[in-house]
Amino acid sequence: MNYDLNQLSKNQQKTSTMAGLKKLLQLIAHEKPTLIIAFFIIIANSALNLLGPLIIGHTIDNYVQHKNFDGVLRNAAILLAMYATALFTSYKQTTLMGGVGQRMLFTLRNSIFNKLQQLPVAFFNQNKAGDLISRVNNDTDKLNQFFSQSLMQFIGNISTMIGAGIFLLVINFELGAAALAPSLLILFLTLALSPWIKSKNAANLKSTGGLSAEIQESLNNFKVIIAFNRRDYFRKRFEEANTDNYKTAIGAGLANNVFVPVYGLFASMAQLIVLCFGIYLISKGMFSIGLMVSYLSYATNFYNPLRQLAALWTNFQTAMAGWDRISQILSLESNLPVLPAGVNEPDACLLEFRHVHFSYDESREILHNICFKLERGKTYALVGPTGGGKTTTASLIARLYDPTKGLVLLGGKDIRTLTPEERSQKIGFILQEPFLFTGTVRDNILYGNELYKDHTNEQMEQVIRDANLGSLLAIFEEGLDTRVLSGGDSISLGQKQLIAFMRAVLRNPEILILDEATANIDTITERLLSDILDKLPESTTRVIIAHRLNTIENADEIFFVNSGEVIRAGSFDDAMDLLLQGKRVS
Ligand SMILES: Nc1ncnc2c1ncn2[C@@H]1O[C@H](COP(=O)(O)OP(=O)(O)OP(=O)(O)O)[C@@H](O)[C@H]1O
Repeated sequence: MNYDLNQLSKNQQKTSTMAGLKKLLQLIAHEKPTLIIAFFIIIANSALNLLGPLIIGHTIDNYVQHKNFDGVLRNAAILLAMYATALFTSYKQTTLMGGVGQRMLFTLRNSIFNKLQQLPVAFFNQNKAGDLISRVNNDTDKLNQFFSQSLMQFIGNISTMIGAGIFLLVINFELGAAALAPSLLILFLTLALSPWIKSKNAANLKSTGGLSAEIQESLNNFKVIIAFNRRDYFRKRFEEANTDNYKTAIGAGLANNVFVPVYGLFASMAQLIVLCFGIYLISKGMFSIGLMVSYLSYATNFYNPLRQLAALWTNFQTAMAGWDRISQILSLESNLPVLPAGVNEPDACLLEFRHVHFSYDESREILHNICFKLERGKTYALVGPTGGGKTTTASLIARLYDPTKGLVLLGGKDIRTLTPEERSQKIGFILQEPFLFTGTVRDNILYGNELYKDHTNEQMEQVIRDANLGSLLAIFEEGLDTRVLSGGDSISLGQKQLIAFMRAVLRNPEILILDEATANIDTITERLLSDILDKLPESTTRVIIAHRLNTIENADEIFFVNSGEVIRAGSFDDAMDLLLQGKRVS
């Protein structure tokens, strides 16, 4: 399945936008009461602002021209009360919508992160971490900015414009129609240019994701960069990504601001029309000065928000471009669904590969028609040349991927019918490159293990001793409290492997897979691990992948994995022969 977010098909993009929009509505469903209150407050605020010019016009025509100062003072007091109320409604709408925006940002980031946790390994193989970080951080913030600031102004401006438009038409229809005519041109222009603005912003967000991916890659690999003195190479790559980001930012900025002068021009045109036409009507005695003052004010009330809408519209387009990128993640489904429980085969072995085929992508099949069985309590070794397919086979045992054809059965059940919790409880996988989290050795050993989470350190040490792991813990000077910094950078690779080993063994799995788990460990510690493996419960099946052949001397059965095939190698010496032949062949 294609998980590359930057290469989604048109169909995938279309369904992701629709599914994303549905998801967005679901996400803000619980905000409905707040949004309704905010909506009415915004309308009230616009109404208060719109009544002002009418009262001023009325004051000029009825009180100022007749020198009725009581009336002037009364209307001034009404205006003061209205403006004070408008100040309050304006404050209220800002706090309400600001809250909605922040809560939405919070929920949205949580939803994306939860989705990322559900997606299969194939998704992470196909996407760069930096681009994903940019989607979680930057793109969600674009949406937050729109919701917390622009949406409120958007509704406020639209309602002010509608109100001002109605006043303009009601006071004098012909003059109103002439004043509003330029806005129709603006509407057509806006609709015509919107897709272009959105695409410019989408390109900019994409290149920001690319820039973030570039930074992330060079920060992750800084030791290699320094060791190989490739600073220039990465500087050049960064410069290219930065230049691309700069160019797309200029493009987006240009697109976002193209409306501002155009809107300004049309607004000034409308003022001019009102002024000329209005003076003509006054000279004919068909219009009063007070109404003219109100009228000019309404024309301003109509075109000023329109001018602001130019900026808000581009914010909206940026938010939509960000939302497209977010919804691409939210609409993805894992290609590793849990199937309904099927038939449980009687007298089944612990694990069986039944005619398994597998490929990472369509270009090349990595495993062809693999059949083998693993018995409970035995030790198996997978050997074979580099790139032969050992890790791939182990990954299918742990269901990091599903076979493209064939079945993997665990205890007689299709492995796809097991929930992730059941599966991870039954299968312990120590990866070639164990990943540790920042925290302590204790945090890392207990990662994903609910059983001992409330144990004190003393109780934990006892559990570790009972599992024969005490000698491994003793290697860490501060025991369970030893600090692990920056994802494990503060400790050696061998020590990381020991922590990963303890983490897996303490879960008491039915199958324990060790993928080159002793590659970075000294011979004495390796012997310790070998003793621990021997003392695991009798029912535990061990699958050991190793290049150092002394580690698999005691295996009950050896499989030779090469060129997409997994074959029984027979004795240790036969495996050696195959390995030497295999190496020659590859
Ligand atoms: N994520 C991936 N995407 C595409 N191809 C992959 C991926 N991972 C591995 N491969 C390819 O699959 C083949 C088998 O790789 P695998 O890692 O299973 O070999 P291995 O026997 O474990 O090698 P090693 O001894 O070096 O660990 C290799 O040709 C490799 O290039």
